Amino acid sequence: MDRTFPCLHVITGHRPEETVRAVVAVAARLGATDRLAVQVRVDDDMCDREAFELTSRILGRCRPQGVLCLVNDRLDVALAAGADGAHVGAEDLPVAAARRVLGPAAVLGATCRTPAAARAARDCGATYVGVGPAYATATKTGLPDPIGPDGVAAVVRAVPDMPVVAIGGVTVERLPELVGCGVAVIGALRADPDGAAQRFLTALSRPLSRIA
Ligand SMILES: Cc1ncc(COP(=O)(O)OP(=O)(O)O)c(N)n1
Ligand SMILES: Cc1nc(C(=O)O)sc1CCOP(=O)(O)O
Ligand SMILES: [Mg+2]
Repeated sequence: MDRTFPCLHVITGHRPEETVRAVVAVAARLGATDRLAVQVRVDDDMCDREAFELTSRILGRCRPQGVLCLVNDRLDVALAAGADGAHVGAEDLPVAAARRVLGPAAVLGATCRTPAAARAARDCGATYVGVGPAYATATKTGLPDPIGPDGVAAVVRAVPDMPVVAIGGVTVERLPELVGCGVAVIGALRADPDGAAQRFLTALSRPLSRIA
């Protein structure tokens, strides 16, 4: 991948299209579209047709602005829609299999909760790792206890050559604790996507590789 890796990953939840429209517009206004990625994450009960159509519309917002667009879980939808890549976790295809499905050029994210898991994901072909839960979150149930900023930092140290994205309960106020990584957010954008995207992108005003 020859672009600077985005440091703000906006994951769709409530009102996906309105949120993406707002954050992409903010990023364009700030000249920060290379700092933003959008991950399309739909409920398990959304059928593939709907997921494909939603992803295609979101991609139509992202691509003209050069915003990276990834799809959570559903690799077939990512490929069919022409997204930039996908994100997989413990209940999805294994990283090596996902890499085979997506091909060598795609961006592939893998959820990892420990340094060892991050090293294994890197060795199996992940482009970046999503690490969490950094803090307690009400957005997803059934998660293990938060690993905190120290747990995130341990993963950052374990894979110095790959981007790390902290997820789970991340807020703008917590950014100073999260050193050397980007962040993925759902809830923090819910109430005011425009204002929150502005605050995140301003705070994360340096490329990921130079956040230290
Ligand atoms: C950037 C990022 N990190 C972690 C996740 C979580 O993925 P996963 O563990 O597969 O859980 P679901 O999101 O599928 O419920 C993510 N989506 N993005
Ligand atoms: C989808 C997801 N995965 C997590 C993990 O740790 O794997 S935490 C999480 C929810 C992130 O939402 P919010 O920003 O609202 O806390
Ligand atoms: Mg998943």
